Amino acid sequence: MSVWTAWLEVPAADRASREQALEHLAEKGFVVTSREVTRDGPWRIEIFGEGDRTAVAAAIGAGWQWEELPDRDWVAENQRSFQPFAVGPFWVHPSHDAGSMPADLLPLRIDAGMAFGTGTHATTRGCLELLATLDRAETANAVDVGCGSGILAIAMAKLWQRPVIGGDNDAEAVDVARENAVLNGVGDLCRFVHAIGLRHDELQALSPCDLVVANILAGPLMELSESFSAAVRPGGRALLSGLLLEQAEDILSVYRRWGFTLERHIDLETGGAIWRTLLLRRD
Ligand SMILES: C[S@@+](CC[C@H](N)C(=O)[O-])C[C@H]1O[C@@H](n2cnc3c(N)ncnc32)[C@H](O)[C@@H]1O
Repeated sequence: MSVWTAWLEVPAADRASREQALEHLAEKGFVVTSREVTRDGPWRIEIFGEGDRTAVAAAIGAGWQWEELPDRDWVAENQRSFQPFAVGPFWVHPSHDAGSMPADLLPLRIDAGMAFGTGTHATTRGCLELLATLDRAETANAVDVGCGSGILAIAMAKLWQRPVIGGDNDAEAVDVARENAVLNGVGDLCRFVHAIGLRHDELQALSPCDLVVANILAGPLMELSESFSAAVRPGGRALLSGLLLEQAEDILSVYRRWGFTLERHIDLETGGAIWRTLLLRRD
């Protein structure tokens, strides 16, 4: 299923109606990935959806006023607003600006282009922080499902100096991830394939693996629970993100049924929404 983002512009509204609009979008299955609030002007939000983009108007409904914005060079704008920052043991920065990296951090040089994953989003940061709690000895083979810019696979390759395979259902993201791996000097450790979930020979060949990482939406995470359970060895782990705080309990109960136990979680905020990242252990 295709995944897309669209920017919506909502006329100036008070905080309560904005919160109501966000709840409405969440109920309709849209994930808000970014927001821009101005004091008096309109409110701009970016939503992340799956499937037929043209159905967005019908799906959102007429309950509140909004308008889909014409495409602008969002990539260039995002890239401009992407400043170097530290997360866990990593220093994440765009290739045009390395910033002042502390000597003890590992650089992740990311040009996300049209792919998701500059690292600034709470879901990606949550994964980077929890990855850093794992040992090299317990992560001999790892898979990154929904690699986007490749940031998580690249982080794993750099952290543990081991081969990692990433997959994405968006062919453009796969190209971006490959370029980023080369930019980071781990082109030989990272492989990226065009795949839905784990449906690819190279991903299947790793099974049973030590770690499956997936920062995707709650819907795909539910659908993939059975295949993740089959792919992860007993004692291995699944690192799941892309969940709003209120979606986490449902995901957890599904994964419990497939033999996973919660080991750790982390809650981080992006644009006013709290995102929960789950580190699960396979029984
Ligand atoms: C939220 S982005 C995460 C990107 C990156 N891993 C990060 O953490 O920043 C989700 C990515 O998953 C991909 N995706 C969504 N559903 C998928 C599926 N069922 N199989 C493979 N990729 C999927 C999307 O194309 C997108 O690139």
